[in-house]
Amino acid sequence: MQLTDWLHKALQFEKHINQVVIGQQDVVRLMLITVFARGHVLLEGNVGVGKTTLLRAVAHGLGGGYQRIEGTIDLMPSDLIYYTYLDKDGKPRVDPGPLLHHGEHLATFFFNEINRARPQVHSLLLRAMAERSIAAFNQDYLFPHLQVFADRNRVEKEETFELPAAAKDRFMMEINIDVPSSDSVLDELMFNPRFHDTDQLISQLPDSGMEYTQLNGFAEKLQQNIQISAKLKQYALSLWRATQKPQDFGVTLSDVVMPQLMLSGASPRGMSYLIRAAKVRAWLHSRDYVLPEDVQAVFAPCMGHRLFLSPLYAYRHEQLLPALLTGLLSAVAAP
Ligand SMILES: Nc1ncnc2c1ncn2[C@@H]1O[C@H](COP(=O)(O)OP(=O)(O)OP(=O)(O)O)[C@@H](O)[C@H]1O
Repeated sequence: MQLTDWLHKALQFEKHINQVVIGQQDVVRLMLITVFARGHVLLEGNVGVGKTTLLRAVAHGLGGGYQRIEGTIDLMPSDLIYYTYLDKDGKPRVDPGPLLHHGEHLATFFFNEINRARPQVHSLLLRAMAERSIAAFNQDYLFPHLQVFADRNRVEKEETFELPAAAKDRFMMEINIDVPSSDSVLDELMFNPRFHDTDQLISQLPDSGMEYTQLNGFAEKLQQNIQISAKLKQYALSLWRATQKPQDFGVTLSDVVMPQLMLSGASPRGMSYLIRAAKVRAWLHSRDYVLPEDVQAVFAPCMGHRLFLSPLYAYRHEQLLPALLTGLLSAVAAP
């Protein structure tokens, strides 16, 4: 009963977001999956493709606190926790920074251009993501409803710091956002003034009827109630093994000595995220059991950022990875 009620709300929520962020249906569906699987998201895309609009729309629909921070080379971990200033009487003041501002009501945290921030900042964020808490001012702050969205700029690579593998692994998905290709969508974005003012666009969103404080509880019910058959478990296990040794499953890529390709395959955390996401997809398709198509639909966004190629092939990463992901899905037989 509860699953059906929430499904109706979730699909309405998705429909409303698609009216505000246009031509990005696949991206919106993946975002919806991460909201209900309670996973953090890495966004990859060019500037001005609607990332902020999308996140503000999601945050508006879910309620709770929303914060956005820009990654810069001189950003320090303390900048996320507090800021200092002189008040109107000239007295020094310390106020909570973006992470602490909403306290435990922080629901959506957008870290723009995360790869411009230094490793010290990455490690603070890593703790906030993994434990949904941080230590500051001699106490622990909890963020039970926190979902982190971090953006990596695809255009400029200078003055950037690659996220460490452990930080990447804590993101459930990496979602690519491209400029829409349809002429009618491009026409709307260019000539319809409705899409030129984000504040006004977001304010038009109707109430979703979803409460961010109830998401954790519902997400756990969802995970318990969607079934996964023994054959499907075997399929997921084979996919996992194939990420470690694709050559054992007959995957071949041109100009690659397959046994030398992988530095490391997917982690257990990554595979558990894959299954959580597949279950949410099954639920969104009104099923209470997972099909291979659910696993396949979320495989690339859940796996792409956690497969590491050996140094020999790392420089061809952008060309080889999509081919590897497709190769893995076609090499491992689905039940
Ligand atoms: N698919 C889209 N649907 C609706 N509006 C869009 C879309 N793509 C871009 N826009 C509009 O373009 C403008 C820029 O969008 P937005 O600020 O969300 O982009 P961004 O990807 O966050 O950019 P940046 O990386 O520079 O912060 C906004 O006015 C937004 O409404």
